[in-house]
Amino acid sequence: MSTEVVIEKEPKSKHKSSIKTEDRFVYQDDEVIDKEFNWGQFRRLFSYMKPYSRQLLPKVLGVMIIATITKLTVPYLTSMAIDKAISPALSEPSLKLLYMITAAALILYIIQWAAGTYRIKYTNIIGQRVIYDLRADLFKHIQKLSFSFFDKRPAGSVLVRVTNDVNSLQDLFTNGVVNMLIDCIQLIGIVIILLLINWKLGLAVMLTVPVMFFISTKLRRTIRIAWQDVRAKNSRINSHLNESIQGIRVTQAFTQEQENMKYFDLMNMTSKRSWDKASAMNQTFGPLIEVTGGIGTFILFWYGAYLIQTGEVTIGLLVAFTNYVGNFWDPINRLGQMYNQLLVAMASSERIFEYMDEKPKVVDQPGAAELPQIKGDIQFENVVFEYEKNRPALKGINLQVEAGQSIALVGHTGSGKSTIINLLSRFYDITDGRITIDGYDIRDVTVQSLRSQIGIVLQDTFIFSGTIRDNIRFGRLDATDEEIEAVAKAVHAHDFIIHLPNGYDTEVEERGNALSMGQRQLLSFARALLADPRILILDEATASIDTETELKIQEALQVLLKGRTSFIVAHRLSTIRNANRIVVLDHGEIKEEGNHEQLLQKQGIYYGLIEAQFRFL
Ligand SMILES: Nc1ncnc2c1ncn2[C@@H]1O[C@H](COP(=O)(O)OP(=O)(O)OP(=O)(O)O)[C@@H](O)[C@H]1O
Repeated sequence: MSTEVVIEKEPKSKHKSSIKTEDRFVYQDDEVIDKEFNWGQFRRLFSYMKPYSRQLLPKVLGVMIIATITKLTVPYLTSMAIDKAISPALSEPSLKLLYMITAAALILYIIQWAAGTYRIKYTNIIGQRVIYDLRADLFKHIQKLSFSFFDKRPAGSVLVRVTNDVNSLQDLFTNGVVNMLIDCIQLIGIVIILLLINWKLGLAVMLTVPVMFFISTKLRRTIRIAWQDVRAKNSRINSHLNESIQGIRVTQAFTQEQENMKYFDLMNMTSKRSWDKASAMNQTFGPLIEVTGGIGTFILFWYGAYLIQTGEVTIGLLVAFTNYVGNFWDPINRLGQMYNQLLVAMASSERIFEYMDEKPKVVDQPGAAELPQIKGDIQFENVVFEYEKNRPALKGINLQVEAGQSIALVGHTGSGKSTIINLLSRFYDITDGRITIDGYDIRDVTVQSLRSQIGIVLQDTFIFSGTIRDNIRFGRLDATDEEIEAVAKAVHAHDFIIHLPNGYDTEVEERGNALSMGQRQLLSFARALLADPRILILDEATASIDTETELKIQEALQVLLKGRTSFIVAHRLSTIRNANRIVVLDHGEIKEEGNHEQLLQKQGIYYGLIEAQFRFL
């Protein structure tokens, strides 16, 4: 369907190209989505945990609370050991108490280890399931989106969202969320304990915390934007990679590898720089916490020593205090990192939800009926269509086709042939006018019931990875092996299939590169015949094939078209002549209609087209 641009090699210019490498490729999709951190989106992202919150979250929370309590008890035991068992101030040190405390600490460590193991197990389960659900939802949604969505986005950047963006959330769900909860619980626990031990010392140590939060919120926005930029640059690389690999043959034929490499290098370097910048900003968090921690520790020793002198705290309590404070900076530091992780996740989820919120342009109307089994009468009534506003691709098409007729659409490139067949299958909805099938306006019936009765064979026959049999079965999934062989025989594909190494079970590579153009065509005919649609749309391949295959294809085509209403974007004279009616399009309008002889006699556009074909022979 897509227009294959005929590129003619021009003699190499003596002058250097005036196009700069960086201006050669333009990838549109990579707009940085810059929205404020938003709780709605945050809640939406975390709603993915909901299905597991009843079953798994209580378990995770349980083990987390056990781990935190055991962790926070150990410093208290240490202070007991110092003050009650071994302090020089005691009249009689108690070794028995020391052993008991040591044994208790050991048991607490074992419990902490077991709780840690279970926590990792449960968090991994939650993380994996959430990512699975998110990816499935996104893919399901993308599959429903209309052609117009894919027209505007390079395949590579769509891939990035389903793979990289979803993956980048994985860490958040497996470790991030739970660590954040653990850290919060631990922080609250420590604050309570510090205030209980000695509220003055506790408050003095915590003086530095608001300062740190103030600075970290200032950094927040810049960091988020920097990570979004990284993602946008990566998406651009992916788009270019995708295009480069798909177009590798053209690149090599025109020896443009060096030039492509230069462009790739440029993008790679830009992406690296952008990553360096974001990561440098990230790194400012850690040292910031350390400096704040250092100041806090200084206050602790300075003020603690004073309080020991005044007798308000014991040495044991100060040791415990030091331990707690040591455990205090760690979670704050991790929360800082977690915050960054959350910002990165926000950028990814914004991009994911942007796709999820994209509404398919072609949808069933409320109360749309099922299109009943059709005969295949088709009518275009004054059909106008614009891909882009005010640039009509079709300007008032009127066409009546009776069931069983075959229509050949011919015309210059860009005249609107593919557009007509795109509209019939409702890949786009028309801008004005009406298309009916057996009297039903195609916008009033469900898309599923419409498309299931229309078979489509595209010029670029898409062969999926899998066996030959699977590829034919794509036409109707419940077809038996016998039915598959029968259709393959009917379209003359059987002969070449049985000569493949494993016959129908031969694995074909993705896109069927190992098959010839003609073989791919025959396979796609078999696929369409298996589906047995009342209406058939065929975008005939433009590439010339050898006369024998051409004959086979023509015979196969007769089998395929028999008894069906068909629209053929026709390029071969033989196909055109076999059609019941020829419709000649020009700049989005029907200019001539009739059979081959009638149109030749007219000596108009059709005559010109045919004459041009012969001139090339
Ligand atoms: N996805 C699209 N977005 C915007 N404009 C489009 C799109 N597809 C086609 N057009 C424009 O619509 C017009 C008709 O295109 P169409 O593909 O129907 O031509 P065609 O007759 O099938 O050409 P060809 O024989 O080269 O395939 C052209 O001007 C084309 O540039």
